[in-house]
Amino acid sequence: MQHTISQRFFFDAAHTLRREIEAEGSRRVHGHTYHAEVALTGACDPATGMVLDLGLLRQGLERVRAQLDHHMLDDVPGLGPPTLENLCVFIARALPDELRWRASRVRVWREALGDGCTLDLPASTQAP
Ligand SMILES: Nc1nc2c(c(=O)[nH]1)N=C([C@H](O)[C@H](O)COP(=O)(O)OP(=O)(O)OP(=O)(O)O)CN2
Ligand SMILES: [Zn+2]
Repeated sequence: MQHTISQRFFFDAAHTLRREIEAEGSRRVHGHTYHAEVALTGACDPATGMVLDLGLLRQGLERVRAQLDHHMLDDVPGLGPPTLENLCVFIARALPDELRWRASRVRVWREALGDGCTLDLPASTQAP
């Protein structure tokens, strides 16, 4: 039996984005509030009744958040063009080892714009 637990966090960050359409506004430095959710899938430990203590997930996500919150995403090493897709991959790769191998899904979205992206990770996760 497999359970999936998840934790959300948000971060505020600036970026620019080179685009073929609506290019003018995207090219100027501007900011968004991003929301992210990381899901871990695994068997429940009968002794604890947990897949993993959510406190450990929260601690791990705080370390990931610190690399993005109030940063200029264009300058974040290893991110690439600051799209929702690349943010999903970055977050998956930035997870501490003890979380990354259990990660099953990463979602990043912008409430204000109603856009979002989901990255589904293979069961025996090695970072994408
Ligand atoms: N596949 C993707 N397409 C687009 C992404 C993305 O992450 N993946 N991102 C954008 C823009 O960043 C997003 O639409 C927001 O637009 P942006 O110019 O960055 O910010 P605005 O506040 O100006 O939003 P508007 O939609 O222009 O109002 C586009 N495509
Ligand atoms: Zn933008």
